[in-house]
Amino acid sequence: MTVEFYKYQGTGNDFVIIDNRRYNLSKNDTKTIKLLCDRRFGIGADGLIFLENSGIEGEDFKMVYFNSDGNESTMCGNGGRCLVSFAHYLNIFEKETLFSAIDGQHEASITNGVVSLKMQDVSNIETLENALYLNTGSPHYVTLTSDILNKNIKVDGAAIRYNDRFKKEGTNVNFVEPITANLYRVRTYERGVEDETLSCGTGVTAVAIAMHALSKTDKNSVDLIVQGGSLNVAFNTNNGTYTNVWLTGPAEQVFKGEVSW
Ligand SMILES: N[C@H](CCC[C@H](N)C(=O)O)C(=O)O
Repeated sequence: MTVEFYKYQGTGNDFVIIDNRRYNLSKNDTKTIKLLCDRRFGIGADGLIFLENSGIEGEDFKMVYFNSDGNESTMCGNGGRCLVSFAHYLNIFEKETLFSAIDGQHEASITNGVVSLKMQDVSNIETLENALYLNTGSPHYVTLTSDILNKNIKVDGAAIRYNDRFKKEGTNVNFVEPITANLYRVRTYERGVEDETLSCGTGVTAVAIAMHALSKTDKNSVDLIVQGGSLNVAFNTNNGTYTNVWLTGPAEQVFKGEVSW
């Protein structure tokens, strides 16, 4: 089979994107999806995304997300932003769009290559020893650290991701170092990639909300520096519930090609 693919990146979190309305590829072909994401034997990416027809009135498309391990996973914030950019490239919409993903409906808009993606509301924030645990469409463990650029994220992140609490379902692990009240540096170990990624959209969303929940900031708009660039997270908050949560940053088409298997 020969399939046209597009390679996108959002602050260094990179994805193979396929317009699956044309191919109807199976979501269960884990082996093929893993191979396409392999950085030596395939195209190489942190994840792979199908653009599909939504079938729901008012929605322009549907997002199906796979981690590079080949398994379908929960919401990907940077992947969602890249998919919005791809849908705009295909002229599916002009400025604003509405699509569905595994965690529900998402509004989004694009201006000059910068995509703003509305994330799900967040209400259950669990306090753990030295961390907060919350779900922004994917599960995130958020812990404050210092000297973040000298940490071994793969080792330290895996130790948490595979501990007794998280080893079954997994979790993403975010290390955060405050710079100012509304500027934080973040490094993330991603479940399903099982390594550090250069950026994690649902991760920085979790960090921004966690910093507010810990009263590290009283701002409703927070900038986050990641290894692959920087992102903004803005939100409303009322009594521990976070709504109108928006993740904003660049999304870029790197190349397109054809792949056969
Ligand atoms: N690895 C995550 C999904 C992708 C999250 C990340 N790429 C993002 O931008 O949100 C998980 O399995 O929970």
